[in-house]
Amino acid sequence: MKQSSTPTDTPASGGNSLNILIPYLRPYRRQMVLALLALVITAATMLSLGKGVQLLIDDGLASGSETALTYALMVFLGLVLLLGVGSFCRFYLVSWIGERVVADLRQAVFAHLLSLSPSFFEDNSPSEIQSRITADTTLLQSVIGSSLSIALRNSLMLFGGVLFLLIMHFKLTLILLACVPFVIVPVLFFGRRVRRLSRDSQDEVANVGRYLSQALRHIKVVQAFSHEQHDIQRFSDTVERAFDVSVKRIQQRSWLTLMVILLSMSGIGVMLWFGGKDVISGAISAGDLASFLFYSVIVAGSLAAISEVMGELQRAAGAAERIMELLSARSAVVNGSLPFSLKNIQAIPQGDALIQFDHVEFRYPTRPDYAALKNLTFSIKQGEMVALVGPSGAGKSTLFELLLRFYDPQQGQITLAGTHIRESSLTDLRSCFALVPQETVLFDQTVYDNLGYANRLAPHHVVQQAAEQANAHAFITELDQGYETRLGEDGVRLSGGQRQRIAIARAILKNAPILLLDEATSALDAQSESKVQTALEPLMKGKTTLVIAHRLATVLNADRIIVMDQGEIIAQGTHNELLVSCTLYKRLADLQFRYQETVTS
Ligand SMILES: Nc1ncnc2c1ncn2[C@@H]1O[C@H](COP(=O)(O)OP(=O)(O)OP(=O)(O)O)[C@@H](O)[C@H]1O
Repeated sequence: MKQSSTPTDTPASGGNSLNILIPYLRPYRRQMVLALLALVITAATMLSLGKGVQLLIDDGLASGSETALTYALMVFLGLVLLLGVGSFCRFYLVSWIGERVVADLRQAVFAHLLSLSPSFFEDNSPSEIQSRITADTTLLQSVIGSSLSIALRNSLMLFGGVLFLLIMHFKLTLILLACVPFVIVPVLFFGRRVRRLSRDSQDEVANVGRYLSQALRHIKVVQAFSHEQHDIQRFSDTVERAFDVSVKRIQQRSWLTLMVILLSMSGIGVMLWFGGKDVISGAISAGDLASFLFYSVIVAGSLAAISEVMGELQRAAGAAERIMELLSARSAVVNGSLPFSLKNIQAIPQGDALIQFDHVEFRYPTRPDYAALKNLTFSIKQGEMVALVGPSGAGKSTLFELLLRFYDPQQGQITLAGTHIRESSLTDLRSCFALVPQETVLFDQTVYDNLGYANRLAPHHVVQQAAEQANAHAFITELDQGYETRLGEDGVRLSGGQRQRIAIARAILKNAPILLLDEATSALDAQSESKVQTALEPLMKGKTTLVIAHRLATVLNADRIIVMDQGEIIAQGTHNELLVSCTLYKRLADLQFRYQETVTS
């Protein structure tokens, strides 16, 4: 993930550990204690089973007494039952804790991400963040939900197993322990290679996924340019690369399996040879040797399990670190502490300055060398309707972004009803504005849900009224399920003009005192535009409106027009005044008229 260049919005690094999980585990102390108890019981029972085997052979079989055999079997079955019930509890509790902690973590990360300013997401790609929230937390879940408990259980068994072995037969144990490095070294060697290659292969699989989702999301572009064959070829290349890496991983893994089987079984063979000699000479019983073998297998198994999950734990520590970076990222826009209410706005008399820009200079964090707004000073009066015009890239939309505090200017200040917007609470500030953005954003939810975005408490009939005012009701009722129709990802089931009318209905529903319209009617045909315009007019009455407009209908209605170019205000006035005083405006107006004439003729 690319790191932000600004000190804020920058994820903290370091802290290579799973410590991040501690606060999330703390609320589930009771479950953890129970899980630990189950874990100790199962490990101890497993270890006792070896003694059960010895009992079964020496007391049951060798003694020739049927009662002793039955008794030995009962003890064995008792231990098996305890092991079964203990394992059930351990598995349930440990998996539950894993799932619970990850659910809490995902919610915490999402809530935190929503509090970060947009500049964070310009520096850190949302698809990368998405993979952190899904893949990394899934890895953590598997670690908490199994690997940790496997590591702990096997450590207990390893420790207990070696202890039993030493007590039972010192010499045989030394032979066994001498074999351990021969198994561990190749396991570590090949294990490390396998781990590196697994990471490479995960990256390749991620590339496959990225390519796939891009091609499918933009299927119309792919087909319109008859790009299918080229894309199929490129996709095949990506898939083949992923396959090649996987084959390398599989080769290493196969070698690892071969080595482990050969070495561990040879070790056990050697031990059996020595042990067999002792049984023949009568130094130990057959039961002793059998239970010794049992513990050897347990020790070997535990070692193998621990070495396997160590890799998982390392990967999980990496995942935890990446999630911690997200959680520790600080927003570049700091929430102010001053409460701000609509009353503050209403208290400003008509005609007095409501919004004031004072020597504002702003550079986007990703383009620190380029001033998107330069030394901007102007005010907007209560109830005024101001149109912002200017060529593309002049800084009109940026002005809205500063008002909504998606970014803070590097110099100068902005006040709303006499309060510095940096000092007021973000939620309070944003509740004063209703925005119709340049590109309408719709979610894959129902029409009701999409409209209700502006006001979650609005009853259905109020939502419908807003849609009617925005000239959207008619097309909504023609949809399959009317207001209950799902709009598809990014609202793909609607035309551009329809999407814009939904956006306008949202703004109407929000009923905020200040309207920010960013080329609100640009995607509408002439008939719809005039209907929306008629709907907007009563809405704008008594409200302060800032409208970025390329269309003359809007500009002509404005109380004042501000002409911007290259981040600066170059002229202000009415349409007629500007036609005379501002060459840029005259040129823009001429172009529009000529365009309109062409369209209408
Ligand atoms: N998120 C961003 N990061 C970096 N630069 C940006 C960003 N958004 C806009 N800019 C740049 O800031 C300048 C002003 O952009 P802005 O969107 O405010 O222009 P505009 O007047 O609204 O243009 P248009 O009429 O085409 O929408 C442009 O040069 C643009 O490239």
